[in-house]
Amino acid sequence: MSLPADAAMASTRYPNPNLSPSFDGDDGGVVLLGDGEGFSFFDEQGDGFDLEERGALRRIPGLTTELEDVTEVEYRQLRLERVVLIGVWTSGSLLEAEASMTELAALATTAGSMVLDALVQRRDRPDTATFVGSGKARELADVVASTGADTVICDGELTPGQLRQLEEVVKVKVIDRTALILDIFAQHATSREGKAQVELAQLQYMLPRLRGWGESMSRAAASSGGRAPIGTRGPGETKIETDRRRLRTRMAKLRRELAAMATVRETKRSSRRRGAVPAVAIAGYTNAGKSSLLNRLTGAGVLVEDALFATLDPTVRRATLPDGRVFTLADTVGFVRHLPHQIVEAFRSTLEEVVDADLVLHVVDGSAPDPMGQITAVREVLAEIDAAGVPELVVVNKVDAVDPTTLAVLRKAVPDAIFVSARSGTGLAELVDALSERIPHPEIEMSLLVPYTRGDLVSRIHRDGEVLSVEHTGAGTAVAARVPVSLAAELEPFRVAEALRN
Ligand SMILES: Nc1nc2c(ncn2[C@@H]2O[C@H](COP(=O)(O)OP(=O)(O)OP(=O)(O)O)[C@@H](O)[C@H]2O)c(=O)[nH]1
Ligand SMILES: [Mg+2]
Repeated sequence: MSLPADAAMASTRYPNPNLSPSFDGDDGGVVLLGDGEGFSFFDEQGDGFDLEERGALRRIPGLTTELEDVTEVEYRQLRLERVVLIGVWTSGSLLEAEASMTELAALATTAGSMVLDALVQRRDRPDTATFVGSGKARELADVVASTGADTVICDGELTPGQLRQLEEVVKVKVIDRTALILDIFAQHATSREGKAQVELAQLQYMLPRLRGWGESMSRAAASSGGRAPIGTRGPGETKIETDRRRLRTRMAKLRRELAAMATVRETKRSSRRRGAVPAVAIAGYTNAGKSSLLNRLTGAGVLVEDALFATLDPTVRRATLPDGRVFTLADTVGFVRHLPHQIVEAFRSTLEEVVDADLVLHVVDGSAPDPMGQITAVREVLAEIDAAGVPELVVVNKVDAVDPTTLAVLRKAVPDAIFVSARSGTGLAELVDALSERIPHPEIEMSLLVPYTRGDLVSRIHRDGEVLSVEHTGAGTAVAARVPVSLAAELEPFRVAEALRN
């Protein structure tokens, strides 16, 4: 129990500078595999539970990792954790409770685990000691023993004490949802900034868990008249202090590094902004189809050229509207319900792409079990990063996989949304129209006569502005265009009277 990693006892992959986690800078988010297939563990939600029902620990069928073939079984048994999921259903509808457990299963699978069983207990609130009630904890221990699981994953954020006490009962490692999500982020991080952000988030998660241990010792000290009891004096306590200090030192270093990276990012962004190219940020729940949509839009020919903008972050692509206007389209990290606060905090600088955008393309998976819940969850994160004020265009994706009834409900619930399928291409034309309407126009309209020696300027007008008419005359190229302010200054010498245009 002396190393920080041991004390945290939460995640299998700890932030270790030598074993750096990775984050996929390209789309980065968490891939959810759950298809929301219905499973039923309660007939109805609400007050009608008899005592037995309340106390029952229900198995959720269908929530186990599907294996393709025997080789995969062998492979997984060698490398992966075998997990049992446990949830406490305190409030909300059955649909929400189901969605939450299905999502936890998908998260666990994404993290590389094999889900052996999933159980939910209906309770007013989680047990302060063992998350589920003590009797249920023992039942859980039986399930763990009979399935041969090596890890229990709880659907929620547990206190350090709850983790420890539940671990004592079930005799295997217990982790919570936050640790699981941090673990997935750690596996996906590849860029230097992504890795640093995840590591900082993991350390933030670990720190109070170290303190939790220290606190119980302080309480023990208080009850023994202010003097530390036997076994907690001397080197033991010093060790915790050392661990904490090491964590804090590492965190401070990461913060400094991240601040420096944020400055570079900010410089890039402001140079982009100086060019007055409108910025659109794609945001949305994980697995909603954000990256698919980006690919569709930037690879669609009609709308764009698939040119990677070398000076931009790789996640930002340049796209062109049918009228020739250029904008940037940025993919962002996926959101998830109860996205750990540490992650939001650590990814703040990356998420600033959204804060600075002219428009947020909020992608929703229409085929998910609870699309409206996803919209709410995403908007909560947007508010947390101060992006609530950025104009939003809701795009309901995967309409190819949504049944007509649900689709009708969604259309009513989000009347301003555009309904698309990044897979089949349905609705993309409407989306392009909506983008054309919502993306700000370059500010200044000019009539110009540009000498043939300044073909570079004509190219830039095409690139950054919106060309209204072009004519090749004896004296040069006559162009009428709407251009950004920055370019207007340079074009000023070639400005001519309106009449020349016609
Ligand atoms: N049926 C259907 N599936 C889709 C559609 N668009 C995307 N998908 C699938 O949804 C899954 C997730 O797509 P991504 O584009 O990776 O989603 P994302 O939002 O970028 O996900 P993260 O970056 O992990 O948060 C993939 O398996 C896609 O093939 C669609 O229009 N219809
Ligand atoms: Mg993605």
